[in-house]
Amino acid sequence: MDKLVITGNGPLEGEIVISGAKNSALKLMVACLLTDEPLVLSRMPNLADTRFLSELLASLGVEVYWPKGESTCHLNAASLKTTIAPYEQVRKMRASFNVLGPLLAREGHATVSLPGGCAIGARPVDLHLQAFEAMGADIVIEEGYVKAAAIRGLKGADIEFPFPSVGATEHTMLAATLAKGTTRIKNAACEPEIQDLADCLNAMGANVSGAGISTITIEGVEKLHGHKHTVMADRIEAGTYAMAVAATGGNVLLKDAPVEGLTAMIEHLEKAGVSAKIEDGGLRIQRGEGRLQPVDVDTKPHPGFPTDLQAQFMALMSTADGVSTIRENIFENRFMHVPELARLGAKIQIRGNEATVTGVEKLKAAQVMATDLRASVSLVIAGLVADGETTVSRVYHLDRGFERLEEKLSACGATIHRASE
Ligand SMILES: CC(=O)N[C@H]1[C@@H](OP(=O)(O)OP(=O)(O)OC[C@H]2O[C@@H](n3ccc(=O)[nH]c3=O)[C@H](O)[C@@H]2O)O[C@H](CO)[C@@H](O)[C@@H]1O
Ligand SMILES: C=C(OP(=O)(O)O)C(=O)O
Repeated sequence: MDKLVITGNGPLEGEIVISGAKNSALKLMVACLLTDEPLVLSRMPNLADTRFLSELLASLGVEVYWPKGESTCHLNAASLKTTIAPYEQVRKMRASFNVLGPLLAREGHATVSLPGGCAIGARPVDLHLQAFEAMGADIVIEEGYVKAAAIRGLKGADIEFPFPSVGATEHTMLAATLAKGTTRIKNAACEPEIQDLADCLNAMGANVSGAGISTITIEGVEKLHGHKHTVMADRIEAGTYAMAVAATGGNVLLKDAPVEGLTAMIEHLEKAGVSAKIEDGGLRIQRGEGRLQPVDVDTKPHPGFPTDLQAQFMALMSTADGVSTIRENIFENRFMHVPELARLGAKIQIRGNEATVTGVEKLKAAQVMATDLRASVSLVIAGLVADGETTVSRVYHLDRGFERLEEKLSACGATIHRASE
């Protein structure tokens, strides 16, 4: 197992190129199952999650050509070997569950392990399954597997979600492209990754409108075809580096940052006293002398403040000049980073879904442990401003979603390296 060793040593300066978005890439990859022609994805992030999904797709019969380290991935699902995704593969990564809808739409049946909960919450998939049932699928859950069948094909339906779920919106959209008739998703999630998926599906011959607003309409088509698509840049990676610079001080251009998807984060950073300027080709983050101002945060579905940046913002507020309140409204257990930040000297109290952060002047290095993907990077941010040498263990959580993190931060002057535990 790897760990990261970080020495807090002052401002970051330079440029960081933002990679393709994990949360878009994973859904784009499963879209290959909807066609027997090649889907070529460029700006693919080399991550544990995307590599893992490519292995699952290969086990279903997809020809995958994605040489190590390269950012273009060729997927060809001309013929499929099986429509079963076993527990071992879905257990390791929740997004694997997204093969269900495309397999069901194309082959009329699929058996996919339930993904189960994870560190941040129980994360049921009831809304996904209700949508497929509304589209005419018979669904049985047996021995931890979802067995879905739509022998005469899926049919369009009106689906209204009780709250906007990103995964259920994308999954329904994927399956509905090949359904007979019109599907309307009301109270759909509006995250930018949904728009990226819709753009790719439309270029493959689908008929999706309204992605990015709360009602999405999908007119089913007979067949989709191949396409070459560039994965959108990762707004969560960009937001994370923005907070790293805000924490350490300095001046960094986040090249290719998808600024339209970062409005809420930019507003919060500016309130904290950090300059975030949209420039040609990216977002420039600059913080001068003086302490950060405390800012309250409420995580919300897009366009609100993203839950995937909550832990990083908490690390930032740990050294603000005053008290801030952070409310997590999306996942019921997304404060696993709090005891670890406390080991670095942060003063945080939790009551239900609310964390009260009393900023301290200085954090102090310690040995800490990553508990989930975004929690792990919040510890890196805290380590960059702590006095002394911090080690973050269980870095495999971080490797799910951050491409070459040490390299990108080191290039801007951070002292960070990877070592074996
Ligand atoms: C791979 C990916 O894209 N992951 C993102 C996706 O996760 P994911 O798609 O899992 O998140 P959802 O938007 O679906 O989840 C939101 C809330 O709805 C609940 N829920 C969801 C589905 C369902 O059938 N029933 C149900 O109760 C979840 O437990 C959670 O409390 O969106 C989240 C919210 O922006 C992000 O934090 C994740 O990084
Ligand atoms: C929670 C996340 O991912 P996943 O939904 O894949 O667990 C995340 O990207 O922060």
